[in-house]
Amino acid sequence: MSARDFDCIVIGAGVQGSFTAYHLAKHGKRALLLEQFVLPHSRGSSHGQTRIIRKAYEQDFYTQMMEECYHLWSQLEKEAGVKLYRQTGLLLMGPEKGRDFQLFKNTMHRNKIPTVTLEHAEFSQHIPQVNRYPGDGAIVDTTAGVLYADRALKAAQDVFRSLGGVIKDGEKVTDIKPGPLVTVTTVSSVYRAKSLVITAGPWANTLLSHTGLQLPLQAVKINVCYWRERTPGTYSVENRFPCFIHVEVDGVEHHIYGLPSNEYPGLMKVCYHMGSETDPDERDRQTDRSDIEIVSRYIAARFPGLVPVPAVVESCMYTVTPDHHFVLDRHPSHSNIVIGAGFSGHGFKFGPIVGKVLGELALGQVSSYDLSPFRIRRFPSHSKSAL
Ligand SMILES: Cc1cc2nc3c(=O)[nH]c(=O)nc-3n(C[C@H](O)[C@H](O)[C@H](O)COP(=O)(O)OP(=O)(O)OC[C@H]3O[C@@H](n4cnc5c(N)ncnc54)[C@H](O)[C@@H]3O)c2cc1C
Ligand SMILES: O=C(O)[C@@H]1CCCCN1
Repeated sequence: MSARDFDCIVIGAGVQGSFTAYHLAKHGKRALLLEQFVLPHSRGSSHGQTRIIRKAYEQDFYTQMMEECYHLWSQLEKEAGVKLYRQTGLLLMGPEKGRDFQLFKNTMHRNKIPTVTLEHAEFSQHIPQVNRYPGDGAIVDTTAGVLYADRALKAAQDVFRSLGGVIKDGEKVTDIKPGPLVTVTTVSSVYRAKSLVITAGPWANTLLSHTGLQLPLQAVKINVCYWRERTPGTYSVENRFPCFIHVEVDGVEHHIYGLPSNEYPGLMKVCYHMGSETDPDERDRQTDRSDIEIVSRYIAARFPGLVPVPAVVESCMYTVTPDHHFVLDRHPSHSNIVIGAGFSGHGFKFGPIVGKVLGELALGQVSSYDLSPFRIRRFPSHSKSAL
């Protein structure tokens, strides 16, 4: 094998590509991970200090995938010798009789996820920092917590390298030629491999255009807002404040969520689970702040201990599918090209499982999970293959 020939090439060193490369290297494969930017970078979807990890979901298939995923996260913690997860619990709030709240609650109960239901009196006793509205239910997924995202990405990449994996950063892929051996051209070189995995985040369709496929993906910019605590520590991990998701908030379409103050002392991250469409190469030209206004009004009404003006605003992107479920599948015309895309703002926690599944597909193995919710063919009118 020449230095430019690999068993598998992975394009995109975000969380999903890094874990795919990690999985392949663990299985003794010679893998190359290509990244357009110099690592680490903050131009995609996987940067930042924290993400929520939880088993609480509306669908059984996500909850069930998280079972093994927690073990894989803890395995990486041991291999890399770093702490990646902190248990805080996740407080789910929303109209008790509403569809979303019921879906979450029923899935948690059906799957026997450890939970604590907070009735009205208990809520004000345990969560005095939040104004609860009449009719709102509250249930805590006690398995949930915070993942240290930047650290996790580095850990997966470090272990991949330590197993002999090759990372080439600052090397943008400019062309893909499908075939029994896939040829991948970058700004500085040409590589070949038996299989290719495309995990390019918001740039997925740009890369897929070289293979004749387009998916219904929408890249959106998220304003990641941090809000100042009037009394530092009120909403902190130390004060046992949990992560939260509020579903069906009055008058807004998407969830509002938050993480306890942690990474920036005295500041709590609270965001809206949607943003405005953006070209990923022009992210900073998308200046819509309507999501910030939604969160600001929410905080003024519900979180009296926060100043309802953002103290820090950072940027990140989601790549959203029409049903908000991931794409984990083989290319419809080229079975040795595998696609992981459309993580719709909730894919980080699944990194180790996504890496495992994409790795299995790239190696021609049967997937450990039922991938029917993630198939490309669920978008019949949108996906087209010209090759
Ligand atoms: C504000 C915010 C909050 C979130 N909160 C949570 C949460 O609490 N919990 C959770 O589980 N998930 C959360 N998510 C979602 C999660 O972070 C994403 O689903 C995940 O990071 C997607 O990873 P990815 O690897 O698909 O994409 P990316 O991280 O974007 O990685 C794709 C990579 O491909 C590279 N690339 C693209 N084109 C090329 C090319 N031509 N050549 C070489 N490289 C290329 C890019 O530069 C990039 O590094 C959140 C996301 C955001 C933005
Ligand atoms: O994946 C998550 O857990 C969060 C939920 C709220 C929106 C952002 N992502």
